[in-house]
Amino acid sequence: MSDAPSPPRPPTTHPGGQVSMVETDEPLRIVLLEDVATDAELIQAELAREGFDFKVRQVTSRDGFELALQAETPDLILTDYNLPAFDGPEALEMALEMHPDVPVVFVSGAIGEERAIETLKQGATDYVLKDRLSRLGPAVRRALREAAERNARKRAEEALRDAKDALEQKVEARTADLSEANERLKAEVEERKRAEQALRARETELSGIINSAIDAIISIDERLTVHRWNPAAERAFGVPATEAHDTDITPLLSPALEAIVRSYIDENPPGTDTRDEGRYVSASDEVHGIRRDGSAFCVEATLSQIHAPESSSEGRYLLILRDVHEVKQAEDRLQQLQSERVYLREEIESEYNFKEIVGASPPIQSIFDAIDQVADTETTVLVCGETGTGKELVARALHDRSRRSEETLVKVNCAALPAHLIESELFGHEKGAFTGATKQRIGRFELADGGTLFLDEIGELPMETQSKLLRALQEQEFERVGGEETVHVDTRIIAATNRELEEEVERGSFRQDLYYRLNIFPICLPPLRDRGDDVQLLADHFVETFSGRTGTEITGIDPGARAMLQRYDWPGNVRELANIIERAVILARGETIRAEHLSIQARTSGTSRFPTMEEAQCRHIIDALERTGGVVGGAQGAAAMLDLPRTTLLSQMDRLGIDPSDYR
Ligand SMILES: Nc1ncnc2c1ncn2[C@@H]1O[C@H](COP(=O)(O)OP(=O)(O)OP(=O)(O)O)[C@@H](O)[C@H]1O
Repeated sequence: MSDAPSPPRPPTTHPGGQVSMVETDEPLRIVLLEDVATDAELIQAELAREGFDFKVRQVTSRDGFELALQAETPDLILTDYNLPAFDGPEALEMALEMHPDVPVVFVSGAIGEERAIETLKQGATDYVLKDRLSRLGPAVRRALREAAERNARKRAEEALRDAKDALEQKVEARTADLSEANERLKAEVEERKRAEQALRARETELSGIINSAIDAIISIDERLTVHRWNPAAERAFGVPATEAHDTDITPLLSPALEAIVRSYIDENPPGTDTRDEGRYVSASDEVHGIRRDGSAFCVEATLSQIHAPESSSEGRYLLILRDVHEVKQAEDRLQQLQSERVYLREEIESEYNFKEIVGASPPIQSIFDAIDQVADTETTVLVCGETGTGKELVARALHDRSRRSEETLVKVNCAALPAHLIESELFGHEKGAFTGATKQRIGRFELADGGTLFLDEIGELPMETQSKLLRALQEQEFERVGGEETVHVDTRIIAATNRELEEEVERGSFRQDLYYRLNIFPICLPPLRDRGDDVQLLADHFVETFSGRTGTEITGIDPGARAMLQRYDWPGNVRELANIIERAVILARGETIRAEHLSIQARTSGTSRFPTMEEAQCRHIIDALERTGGVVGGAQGAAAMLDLPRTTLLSQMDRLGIDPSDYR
């Protein structure tokens, strides 16, 4: 190894090449393996001559070479080829193993071309013959340049590799980030899917509830446009949801209901979060839904605001309608039934309610025939006859024998009500129709719907009501007083009169057209005085009826009394007979009814015989006893009144069968 000061390093650029040979300004560190000192000097001299700035560490043996290479990494290795105990190829192998990037240049004597090629193949950078040292400078320069290039390439490659590694790491990190984000996204998507499924399930459940509701559930906006229309709404209005959606609901609401809905929306405009409790609208005569066919049905309604999400600026309102039409009908029917019940109770409580018409005389037999002919038809029947002849009884018989017998026979006595009330009585009235009409009331016509209406004393009907009655008879429809709704009924009419209607028509107090309409099938009852033995049949019938009712056991009517009954002209007809027998049953007290029990005035029909002296006596004594309250003797007694001795009167009373106690 030579410690001689090194000649200055050559410049980094050289006319022979543009490549920098070393990267620093430090002297070039050269390990020179040369055992011949002169050769070593020559080599260094040549390097110096070539202008290299270098520092040579010269070694001569294998160990020295190894130590030098271990001590530091040189910039260049120059080695001889033929060394004692250590030849060039071995040195090259060691150098390449320890410092593969350091160029190795052989500086040697001639070794033959083949070996020279072999060394180059083995990894040497160049080969310079000692006898041609002038090549050393260029060879070293080239070796250094190539090494520098190699190193630069290597560094570049390393840098590239590092960059690639960094990139790969980055990509890996990014991929990891992405896959993490992807996983998160997947989880979010899953979560959203679950939420959507839950939402769908809830929507399905909600729809199920809304769709299976029996009430019409409708959602509308503030312009009353429909947004939701459930099947119950479809059924109630007869409008399918597809047609109802996005259309105006107002044609389906009665004016009153529409007004209520509008006022609710005005009070709760969209966007105001009033959270009010909604409004309940009870069923009334004005609150209706209107079906597609124009018919109305009563509803009960609730109105509320739907509190939609904040984003929705449109107002939504929920309208729930319950069709109470059937309930209302049931209520009306109930009202009708209650009225019927009251009416029937009145009827039951009425004094006489005989089902049977008693009579066997030819005139009454023809009445029976007429009843049989017309009863089971829908024909209007006009029953005429004097008062008390049994017109109502005939009306009942007609009803009982008709197919309407299960329904009610409703009676109106046209003479019993003042003219201004009769119309309302017949046709009913609406609430507020007149002073005192505080609620709706159905009339007798409606009450008799399905049954029979018996218009007694039809001749008393005021003219203004007659025309309405005519329409009701012809069309079976009318309007309640103060109402617009047309009421349809199925009512059979039986009218009765004790007036000569024909004469009333002539006088102008009864409408002719109504008379003709009523007189389709007249049944005229004969007066009792023309019914012959029916008087006896009826008297027996009433004795049985009243004795049963008063609890007395009347054994019969004696011949005198029968003769008296037969002679009487019965202006009050059967009703009068019933009254007289009722009184006689009380007077006779469990015995036979005798003439004196009959409170018959002396008036008899023109065809009847004149009363005998005995009958006149009997009547006269009874009159006196009635006045004195059954007292016979004394100043106030009947004997004094008749100007007879008391004993005379008593014996006459005994003879005539008069008991004074009957008159106390
Ligand atoms: N043929 C009869 N058999 C049994 N009872 C009869 C008969 N005819 C009438 N009556 C009885 O006589 C009474 C009067 O009859 P009803 O009321 O039917 O007569 P009317 O002709 O309708 O009388 P008015 O014209 O005064 O209304 C009733 O109690 C009825 O039951």
